[in-house]
Amino acid sequence: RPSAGGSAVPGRLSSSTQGGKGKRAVVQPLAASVVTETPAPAVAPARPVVDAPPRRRGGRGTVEHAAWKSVRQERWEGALELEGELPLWLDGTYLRNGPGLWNLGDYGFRHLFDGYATLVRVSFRDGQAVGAHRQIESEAYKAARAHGKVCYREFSEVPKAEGFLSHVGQLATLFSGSSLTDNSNTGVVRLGDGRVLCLTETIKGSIVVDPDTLDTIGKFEYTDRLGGLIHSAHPIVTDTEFWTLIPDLIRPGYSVVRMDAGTNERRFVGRVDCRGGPAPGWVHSFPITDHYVVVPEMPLRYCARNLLRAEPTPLYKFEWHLESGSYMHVMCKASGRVVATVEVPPFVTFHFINAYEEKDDEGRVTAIIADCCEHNANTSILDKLRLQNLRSSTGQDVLPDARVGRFRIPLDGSPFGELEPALDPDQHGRGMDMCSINPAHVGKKYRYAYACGAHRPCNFPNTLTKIDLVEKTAKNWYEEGAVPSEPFFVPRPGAVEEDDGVAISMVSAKDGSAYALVLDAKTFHEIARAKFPYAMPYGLHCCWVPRSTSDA
Ligand SMILES: CC(=O)/C=C/C=C(C)/C=C/C1=C(C)CCCC1(C)C
Ligand SMILES: CC(/C=C/C=O)=C\C=C\C=O
Ligand SMILES: [Fe+2]
Repeated sequence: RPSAGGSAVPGRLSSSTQGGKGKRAVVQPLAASVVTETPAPAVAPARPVVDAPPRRRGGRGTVEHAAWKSVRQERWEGALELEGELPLWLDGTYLRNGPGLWNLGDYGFRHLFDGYATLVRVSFRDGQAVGAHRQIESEAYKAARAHGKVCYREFSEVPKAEGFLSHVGQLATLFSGSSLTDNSNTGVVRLGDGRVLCLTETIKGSIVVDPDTLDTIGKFEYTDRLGGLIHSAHPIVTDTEFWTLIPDLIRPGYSVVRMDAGTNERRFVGRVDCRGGPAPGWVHSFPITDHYVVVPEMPLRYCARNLLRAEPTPLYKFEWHLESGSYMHVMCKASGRVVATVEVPPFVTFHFINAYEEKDDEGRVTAIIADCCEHNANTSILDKLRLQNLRSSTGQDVLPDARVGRFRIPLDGSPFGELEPALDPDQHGRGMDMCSINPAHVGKKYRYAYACGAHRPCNFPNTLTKIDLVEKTAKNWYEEGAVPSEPFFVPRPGAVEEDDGVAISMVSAKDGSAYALVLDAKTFHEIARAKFPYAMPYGLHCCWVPRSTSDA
């Protein structure tokens, strides 16, 4: 457990990414911190790839931001220096997952989504904060550490063939799934039974971790026979259940499955057949309502051929099939029947925000409203998230426009649905991604969403924004040069109002420092920041483990 006030052991950098001009690089933690020793890596120490403070590169005045540099050590734990005052009710653990290690020796990965998973923890109690981070010990990460090279297929990185995989061999390993990564670098969820699960898009990359020690406990074994190799990175998790989608690349469609809390057994609920295209649309996430599961079918579709390629294609494992159409399907949770399929305007989204049922005066459901962070049907965001682009374009206004896309899916048999911006995108600088809402409103009518927006010029979402979907306005938090991660909403225990709580975001600052920022969700003003004594790279998704459940 975190031990504030412990001895000041210098934080040794122990991963392969460290080193530096013959000297061992050292992070100076705060006096009241403890560094957990990590066994030395098997890979040889290499050229430094991480430097602090930020370095000028290429003589063009660009600065490599700490957000895009690999995490400096495999694990750390210690008390965090506070600025401001934390609410005393904030009692529990904030966890954030993300791809924080993009180097093996001096080999640098290509894409933001390739990095090995780095789990960050900030535990709040009695107005104090203790921080930690640790690499998730997936098979992919351990093999990379042991062999000094990529051994499994990541988002864009693939193992170099070096003669050991023939094309036939690759096909065999692909369809058995054995060459796919289990690098669970995307999400972290607390299941209804209290287990904490890290996730990515490969099913084998479901890994159980200990929220206190950040230990990798082991693979989450699904005990059913549903199979599948990939699923949505964002299951919908409540106290009682877990919903996810399993795309079928052979017979284009999706299985909708549900798992009861306390079990490892997914049950098949129903199937959605794709309406267009040679393969299902990418389903990084999807929304549900009280009675329905919404299955998006976007023109950015998986591509089995690209899955096999050794070199990345412009859209990685995906292909853009505008001609195939875009659809939204609605499945009844109780019967598994598809009750609506509508064609909608083309769209590109990673993240659905929420969905709810629209009712008439008699209480009959007439339509489903589904909101997402929509990239104006433009796939260029995937290329913008290449590390080289992120590192070289700081300060340039190259972030493609995005908006809150609101779908209206009529349930009266009409063949078409609508897609419109839910508010003027200028309210949030035309940047929009990495969203959260009050968990009590999942699947229900809601008013507020928290997300990252843009203060232009920028090459990446650089604000935290609170969207009011009723007033159609946004409140924005911005600090020059900061790269904030998803503002994660944590409700105040006993709260009645939807925005009574805080939004927590880990911020990688311009000066190479990092801090957990706590905003009052109502006013969106800063309440406090808890500072890490070292740089922390950008990360993706979060969860909250309340104290009562995290304490043994
Ligand atoms: C971090 C993030 O948002 C998305 C990560 C997506 C990943 C890691 C996807 C990985 C995949 C493979 C390793 C092979 C199969 C295809 C695909 C799901 C793209
Ligand atoms: C970080 C991101 C998009 C940013 C653009 O606005 C998407 C991340 C997706 C995975 O979880
Ligand atoms: Fe995501």
